[in-house]
Amino acid sequence: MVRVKICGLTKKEHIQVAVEEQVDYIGFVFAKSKRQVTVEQAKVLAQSIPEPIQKVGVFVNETVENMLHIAKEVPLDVIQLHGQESQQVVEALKPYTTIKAISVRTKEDVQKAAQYNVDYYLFDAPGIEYEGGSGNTFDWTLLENTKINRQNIILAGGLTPENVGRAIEQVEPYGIDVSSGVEIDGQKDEMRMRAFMNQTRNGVV
Ligand SMILES: O=C(O)c1ccccc1NCC(=O)[C@H](O)[C@H](O)COP(=O)(O)O
Repeated sequence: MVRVKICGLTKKEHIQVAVEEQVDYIGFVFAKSKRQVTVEQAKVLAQSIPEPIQKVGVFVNETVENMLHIAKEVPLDVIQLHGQESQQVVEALKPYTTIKAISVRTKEDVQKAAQYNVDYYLFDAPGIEYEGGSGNTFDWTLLENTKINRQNIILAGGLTPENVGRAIEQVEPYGIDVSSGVEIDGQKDEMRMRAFMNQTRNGVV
């Protein structure tokens, strides 16, 4: 079964929906974003996330020291690098599970993923105002014939309850990631979160 990450959660009531829907990963954005949370906010929200749901911290070009500090404080299980971080940074974050986001415009962008040795590669549409969470899709056919193992691919970028079934069928990723697609007017929406999960798990909107 495809794993699901819902990203950019900022409110307890939406964490509750994600928990009820048995998502696999909940993402907190610590980078500059309209979904940014403070360490203190994330710490409180994290208390209502039971195992085995994994807590993911999303960072953009943050120092290793800060990331490790925040990961310990919240606490986080996974660190997602959403900027122009190097493989050296990835190495310094072990033993945390790591996700490297790759912005995809061209086939060459997809090939760039091979320079990283990470747990998961999150292929995303390029950011607009911020580095991620644009709500735009990219051309999924660019992932065809990639050497990256499907079991290490997380698909992101403009996924919605309406298109996620097609995305899973076409890309066959390990996981999918959503933020804007389960929002209305910039806020997470319970019905869209539940519809996304239904579509993902049962093919029902
Ligand atoms: O979501 C943000 O606002 C964000 C800001 C800066 C860096 C990363 C960010 N999000 C990371 C994610 O994993 C998003 O879920 C991913 O980019 C997909 O977003 P969307 O297209 O809105 O579903």
